[in-house]
Amino acid sequence: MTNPWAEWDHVLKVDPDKELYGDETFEDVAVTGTDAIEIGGTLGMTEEKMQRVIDACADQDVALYQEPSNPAVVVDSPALDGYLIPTVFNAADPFWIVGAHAEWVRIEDGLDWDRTTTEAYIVLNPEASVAEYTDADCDLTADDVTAYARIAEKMFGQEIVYLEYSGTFGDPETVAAAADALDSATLFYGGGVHDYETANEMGSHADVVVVGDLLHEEGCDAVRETVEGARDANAE
Ligand SMILES: CC(C)=CCC/C(C)=C/CC/C(C)=C/CC/C(C)=C/COP(=O)(O)OP(=O)(O)O
Ligand SMILES: O=P(O)(O)OC[C@@H](O)CO
Ligand SMILES: [Mg+2]
Repeated sequence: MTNPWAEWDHVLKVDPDKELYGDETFEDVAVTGTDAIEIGGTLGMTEEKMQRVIDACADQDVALYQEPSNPAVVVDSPALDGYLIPTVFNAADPFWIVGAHAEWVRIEDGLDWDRTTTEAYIVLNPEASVAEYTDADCDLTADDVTAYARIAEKMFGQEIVYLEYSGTFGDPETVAAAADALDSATLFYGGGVHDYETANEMGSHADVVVVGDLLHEEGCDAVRETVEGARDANAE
């Protein structure tokens, strides 16, 4: 069986700490055409805020994943298709590579391994909360990023490699180089995608384009354009 994300072009990341745009609802969010909704953010996460978004999306016909930023906000819910758990390969503190994970496994009985997958993050925007939170070393060349991507797949067996430029549009050449370095892992790209063109450009290198802030700042029509851009890139 192939992993569902192997078929995805676009993921919409909903931040439970942010409001939807205008009077939009999660019903509107679910019909943007995105392949999956990933619920997560770095700052201001609580189990209650996570639960609220999961409940609002539970009856929608779209794949639903939680992306917890720490073990305390994980929600055990049958509405979720699974858990995408970050591990930050360029974090300075090993807590964000394996420590939080060990803590989670220690406190949680009956973890649902079949629905749990890690995402090998390479955090590349030093200004993003996630970079500060994990003390990531973002001073990386394209060759460094490529090396991390390669070891994530070949040495650590990661199924998802995630180039995270959260809040800013990244370097397409770096994304292209990382894509070339991977054989079987699915490459996620996230950061600053805000229209058809930016989604199309990153989608032509990465397998999956992740869109976050745009949903909260410009709404579902803008997101729909990014879905088209990512889809057309993968159809080409
Ligand atoms: C082991 C468990 C269950 C959790 C630990 C998981 C880890 C290692 C998390 C560290 C990386 C992290 C915080 C990922 C969250 C997803 C993410 C990068 C969201 C985007 O964040 P930003 O855009 O920087 O933050 P804001 O939008 O909140 O400012
Ligand atoms: O919010 P943006 O910049 O779209 O980034 C998307 C995502 O990669 C954040 O984790
Ligand atoms: Mg953000």
